[in-house]
Amino acid sequence: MDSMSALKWVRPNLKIIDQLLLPHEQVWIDVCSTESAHKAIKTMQVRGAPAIGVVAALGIASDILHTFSNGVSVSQVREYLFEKTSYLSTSRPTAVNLFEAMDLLKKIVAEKSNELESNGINDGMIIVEQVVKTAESLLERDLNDNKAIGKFGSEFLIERHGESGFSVLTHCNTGSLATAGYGTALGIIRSLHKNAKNLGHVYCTETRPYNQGSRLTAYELFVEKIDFSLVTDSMVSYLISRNEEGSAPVKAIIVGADRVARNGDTANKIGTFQLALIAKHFGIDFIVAVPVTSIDLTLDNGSLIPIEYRNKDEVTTTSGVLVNQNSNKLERATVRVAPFGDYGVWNPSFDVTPANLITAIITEKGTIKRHENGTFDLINSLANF
Ligand SMILES: CSC[C@@H](O)[C@@H](O)C(=O)COP(=O)(O)O
Repeated sequence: MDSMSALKWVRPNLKIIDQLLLPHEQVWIDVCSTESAHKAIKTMQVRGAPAIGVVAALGIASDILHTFSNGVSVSQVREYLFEKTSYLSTSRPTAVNLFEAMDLLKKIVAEKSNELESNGINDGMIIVEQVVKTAESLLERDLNDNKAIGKFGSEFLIERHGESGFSVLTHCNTGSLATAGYGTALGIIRSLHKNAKNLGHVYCTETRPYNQGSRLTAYELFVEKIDFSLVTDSMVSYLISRNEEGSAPVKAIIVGADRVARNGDTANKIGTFQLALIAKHFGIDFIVAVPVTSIDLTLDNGSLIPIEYRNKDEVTTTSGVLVNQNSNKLERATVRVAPFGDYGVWNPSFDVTPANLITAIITEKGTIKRHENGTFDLINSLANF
């Protein structure tokens, strides 16, 4: 099991680690209602596409276990769950895992309530149990999926670059904290660390404006004792331009995704697109690591992926801790970096990398390589596994 985790589920209670306080404080908070799950996702106390989906499902599970008891009717539970799942779907727009999880719960509710009503059974607790079990299965599935992604991804890279002497770079946070455990892109890096004879070095970007790289990925790599260096987002092209001089050149940039369209276009943390352009310029691999739940086959291409725009304060300020000179204790602080005043600030949380810049998409079912003509056909590739 991982040494780090985004959530703890012990029926009927869900706890998440407040990622706004990491890496300096480890505070667990209760998420036992739909409203608290909505707040935790919206404010990014929990974030990362797979973790959002799992927390939403388990938040609902906890809510109904606390709300309902014997004697509740099928229609009461059905109406309640339809309302809560719809509400939770408004918490963040880009990660498709949230909608996939909510749609799955809705489907279970509709199917089970039809079945009960047609058999003349009016026991809403049967639906409650079914929904809770489904939410629990999402937790287990994501953990297993990530381990499989780690295996396929590390095999793919070792096959291409040998067992030693190459380095990799990652963006944002895609590890245990962004998933049910192990991680997607960071899962591949964990697996490389374990299986490659001598993984050169790992570079992680700080990932402005929200710093998931410096706050969370650096923390995970540090705790896992994987050799790494933190770089700012603007250092990557210079870093890779020096590949010739280093003993372990960067051969791959590995990222996760919030939503992959049917043609392979990939929405991920802002800054991902420019990393893909850098990879193309230097002729190195650009790898997207995703569970199949992050692939949205209903969308033809990336222009249809809804992109979240966040508060301008994330750009004009920076948050962290200060050391109190008198007590030597850490104090949380948000400091203003940009000038005070009324001016434009643009803060898209994600961008879309065109499929033709992606070398391969690694899923838990296997590796999907880009075709010679620069395209992906995800429907057929997934069907053929
Ligand atoms: C395995 S997580 C994949 C993505 O969700 C991750 O790269 C990312 O963009 C997270 O964005 P965030 O805004 O922190 O939720």
